[in-house]
Amino acid sequence: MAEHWDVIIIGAGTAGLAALREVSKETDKVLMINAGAYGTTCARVGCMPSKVLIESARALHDCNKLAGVGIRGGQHVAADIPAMLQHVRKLRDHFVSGTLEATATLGKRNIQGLARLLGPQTVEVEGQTHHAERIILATGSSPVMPAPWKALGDRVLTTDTFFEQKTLPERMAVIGLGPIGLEMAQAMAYLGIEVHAFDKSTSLAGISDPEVSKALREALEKDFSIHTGADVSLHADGDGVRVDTGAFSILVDRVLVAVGRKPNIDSLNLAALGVPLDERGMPPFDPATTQIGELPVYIAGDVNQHAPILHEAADEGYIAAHNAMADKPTAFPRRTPMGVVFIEPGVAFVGQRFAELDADALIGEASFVRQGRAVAAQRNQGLMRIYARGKDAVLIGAEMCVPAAEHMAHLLGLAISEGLTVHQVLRMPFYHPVLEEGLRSALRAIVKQVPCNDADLAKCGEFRIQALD
Ligand SMILES: Cc1cc2nc3c(=O)[nH]c(=O)nc-3n(C[C@H](O)[C@H](O)[C@H](O)COP(=O)(O)OP(=O)(O)OC[C@H]3O[C@@H](n4cnc5c(N)ncnc54)[C@H](O)[C@@H]3O)c2cc1C
Ligand SMILES: NC(=O)c1ccc[n+]([C@@H]2O[C@H](COP(=O)([O-])OP(=O)(O)OC[C@H]3O[C@@H](n4cnc5c(N)ncnc54)[C@H](O)[C@@H]3O)[C@@H](O)[C@H]2O)c1
Repeated sequence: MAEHWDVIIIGAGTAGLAALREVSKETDKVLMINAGAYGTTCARVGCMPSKVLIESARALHDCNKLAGVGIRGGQHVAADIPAMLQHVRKLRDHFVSGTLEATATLGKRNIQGLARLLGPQTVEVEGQTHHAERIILATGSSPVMPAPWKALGDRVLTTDTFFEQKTLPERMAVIGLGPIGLEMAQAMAYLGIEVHAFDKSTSLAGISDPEVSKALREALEKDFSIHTGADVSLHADGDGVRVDTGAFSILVDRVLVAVGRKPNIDSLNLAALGVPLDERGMPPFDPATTQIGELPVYIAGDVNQHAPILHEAADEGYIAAHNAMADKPTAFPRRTPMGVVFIEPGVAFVGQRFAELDADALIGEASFVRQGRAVAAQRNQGLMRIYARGKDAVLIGAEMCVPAAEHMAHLLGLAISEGLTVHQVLRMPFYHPVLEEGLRSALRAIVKQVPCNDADLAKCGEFRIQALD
């Protein structure tokens, strides 16, 4: 006999928990099904443990700057890597425990097991069939491991296994230089590990603006070696792994594979939905509603691959739950796209990407190599490029690799979301000396390309003197 529910949520990650919070406001007849460990990808193996490691590694790296400002003793500070990894796991456990509270009181309405669809309103788990008015799929994603590399066993790590390591070896390779690969490569290099980083494409961190990409590569090559633009192969060699790409070959102790993540759909049996699946096995869905076709089924978070980052997963859980409880689905306008990569200089993009710009778009850029506050903080590297619409100078996007990129991106994200022109943004106060004066320089470079009223402070120019801009 099938059990009957109003809503079944498959996956207790960020999207699933956001959906649970919303659905629970309307009904108790909600069933959560989660395979494997609870605690969410973000808290267990993703955003949070990676950021703890990055913060610790950065604290150590900053000691290298001490001698330059007249503080002695920095050279005696060293990483105790086993202790640092323990610290990561301690904070990780703390973050995970917070997420567990969300499902703690569900009792029998929470089943641990692999869900398999039998139809658009029927799910099988642990041999039991469940029927629901609506189903929310929120099964997340998993690291990709190319088949030939699996034979290397524990010599190849992913972020699912990295944070469980008791220590780290002297030489590491990182394959894949998207956000995950770059964050981990720089953190390990800051800990004193010899890092060699590889990507088969030439792009870094998904940046599409070639000028920003060039500036980032220049900055990162101070920390670790970078090899891009050719296929990478791995072979066991003694106790380690030989990495080959083009004419370059290096022996390392271990490899972190960060070549992307794939949606967790293999065990879901999406064919049972009865809609055509694409070549990746994905059903069609509307990002504004999260609904799959006309079915009573919604797909939210990393599993739909629309915008695989945390705040978008949370939004999609909310949208899916709202629509699962409604008679008619609502189309939600989505937020301005934003991405941040937590390295130094920080990488960020917001709004339209360089690769998406029309030919008449205006571009303003600012280098942070001579930016006053960045020089004072010994963080003077990187480039910001801001994009505005050709016809009216409305801000439309930016790509950057600069200090405090995460904050710059939020400021620009607000301006873009509100449809502000470059002139309007330049009318706000910029205090001195702040890193945001670099952002102002990039905006001023756009204003110079369009007519501006003399009585407009947006027209106020630069000194071109390091101490004053
Ligand atoms: C190393 C790393 C760093 C990251 N850093 C950031 C960052 O700094 N900022 C940011 O915004 N994003 C970051 N992300 C991305 C972010 O973590 C994800 O976008 C987010 O966690 C996705 O949440 P989700 O709910 O879609 O999936 P998840 O949290 O993965 O939840 C999916 C759940 O579904 C379960 N499941 C899978 N299949 C089934 C099934 N058949 N039946 C039942 N249950 C199933 C899984 O076990 C899991 O519990 C990072 C990711 C990684 C890996
Ligand atoms: N700070 C953040 O916001 C943050 C941090 C980490 C992850 N994330 C999220 O996680 C997702 C996954 O990140 P990711 O970095 O794993 O994936 P990604 O898809 O962004 O990057 C993977 C990289 O691996 C390369 N690659 C693929 N196959 C390869 C191969 N066989 N050999 C060499 N290189 C190869 C690709 O060219 C690409 O540059 C991102 O899309 C992002 O949304 C976000």
